[in-house]
Amino acid sequence: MSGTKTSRIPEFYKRSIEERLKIVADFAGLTEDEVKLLKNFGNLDPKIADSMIENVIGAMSYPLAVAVNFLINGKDYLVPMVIEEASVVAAASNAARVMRRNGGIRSITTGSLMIGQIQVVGLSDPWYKRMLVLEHKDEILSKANEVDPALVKAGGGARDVEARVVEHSTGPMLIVHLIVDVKDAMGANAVNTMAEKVSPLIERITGGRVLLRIISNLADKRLVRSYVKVYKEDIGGEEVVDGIVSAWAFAAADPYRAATHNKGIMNGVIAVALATAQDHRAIEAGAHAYAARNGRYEPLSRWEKDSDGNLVGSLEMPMAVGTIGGATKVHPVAKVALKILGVKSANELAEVMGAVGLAQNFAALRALATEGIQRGHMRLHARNLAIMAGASGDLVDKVVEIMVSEGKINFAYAQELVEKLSKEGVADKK
Ligand SMILES: CC(C)(COP(=O)([O-])OP(=O)([O-])OC[C@H]1O[C@@H](n2cnc3c(N)ncnc32)[C@H](O)[C@@H]1OP(=O)([O-])[O-])[C@@H](O)C(=O)NCCC(=O)NCCSC(=O)C[C@@](C)(O)CC(=O)[O-]
Ligand SMILES: NC(=O)C1=CN([C@@H]2O[C@H](COP(=O)(O)OP(=O)(O)OC[C@H]3O[C@@H](n4cnc5c(N)ncnc54)[C@H](OP(=O)(O)O)[C@@H]3O)[C@@H](O)[C@H]2O)C=CC1
Repeated sequence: MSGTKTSRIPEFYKRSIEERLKIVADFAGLTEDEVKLLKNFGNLDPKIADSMIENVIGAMSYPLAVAVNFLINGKDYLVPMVIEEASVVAAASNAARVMRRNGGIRSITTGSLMIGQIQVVGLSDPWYKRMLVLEHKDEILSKANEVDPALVKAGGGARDVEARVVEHSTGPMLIVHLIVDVKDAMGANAVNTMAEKVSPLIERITGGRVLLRIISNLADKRLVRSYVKVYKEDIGGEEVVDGIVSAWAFAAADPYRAATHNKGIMNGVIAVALATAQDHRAIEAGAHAYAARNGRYEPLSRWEKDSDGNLVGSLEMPMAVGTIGGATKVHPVAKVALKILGVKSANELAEVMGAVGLAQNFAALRALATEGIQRGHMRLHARNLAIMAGASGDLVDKVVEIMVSEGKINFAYAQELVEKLSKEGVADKK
């Protein structure tokens, strides 16, 4: 295959990891060292990797950290976080530190209901057929619950049927929602299987044609609500409280700001999702769809000043996570991360993730409303730059110290310092 530049590779998936890697190495001109790097699967058994997704050629490690100081619903947590961005874990830990009073952050969930969508088309009378579907609710639920005895045994299962008529230029659609309690699973596979199972019955009831049968990631029946009081004296006084409330108001008024405000929340949420091998794309999709539920994109959290001048914050968002099923029980590090967290259910995991998102949001807004994000962020980013410039051991701290003290935090200066200090013999010792 060497020298060919076609990406058309029939039955690539049927080859071994070794063979696939050789094809890629030839295609991309990888060096021996680069190939060796990809051969290192780290703490993920190649066989497990090869069973998780298709066309596997290697594995990619990310830093796994723990955020400290979290007290949620009166329980202490060390929170595993996987992320590539400096300062996020420090920010979460710092925020959690000031949120420990009065039992810490409160977090509740609305349960574990997920929505399966069944799209019915070809109807001249969708509103009348909607009535027929609702009339046959019990039959539909019973059919749905035939497919997943383990979920039903675990106390879950199809719970309700909803139906809406959606008008579109291509013609009206009758959208049936199967509401399923998925308990400790994220629920996608379970819900999708049930939606497919009941579709022939829905066609018989309506005389229409079923097209899509799929979970909705706008999991607005599976919300986490996290809220906290932060005392003004713990964060620099009422002026800082006002600054944070004003920063929130900016996001509430402007979708351009709301997008970054919510990105700050997702810094925390997704870092925990990655550490516990959740479907983070589903979580992101649900979060941003929920942020737009009122017709314009809004912040997922709210910050206010209470009657004593303290800061009170609240977050409400979908949190479709699982402690059973998916990769949570397959990826060995995700299993350890769940053990570190010590959560007993998907609902408790959602409570933690909501709390971390709220704390992360607070940390960012407080920095933005006071010294600016760069002081804290760049000080930690300076370490990355020093290491990228080739520093190690004590040289890293020396380079960081000089860059921060001079306020010159950039890669070129890091390189200059590494070269200069190395010549001066600053120890490179570990
Ligand atoms: C970075 C800090 C925490 C420093 O803040 P500081 O006040 O200089 O920290 P400190 O030295 O006083 O330490 C206070 C606590 O912070 C933690 N902490 C302190 N240093 C470390 C460290 N090296 N490693 C781990 N944890 C650290 C640690 O918990 C420590 O407690 P202690 O251990 O002393 O009992 C603060 O400046 C901060 O929170 N900044 C905000 C940074 C941030 O939000 N980063 C997120 C990425 S920016 C982003 O993408 C989101 C954004 C901003 O765009 C969202 C938006 O726009 O809304
Ligand atoms: N977001 C999306 O649109 C889609 C996502 N996916 C992916 O599918 C992944 C996992 O799907 P998911 O359905 O959560 O997982 P799984 O299908 O892997 O596991 C859930 C199954 O575990 C069994 N189970 C046993 N005990 C319990 C319990 N206490 N609570 C819940 N279930 C229990 C159930 O029955 P049984 O053992 O009989 O199966 C249940 O169906 C998602 O993380 C996602 O990555 C897939 C399709 C679409």
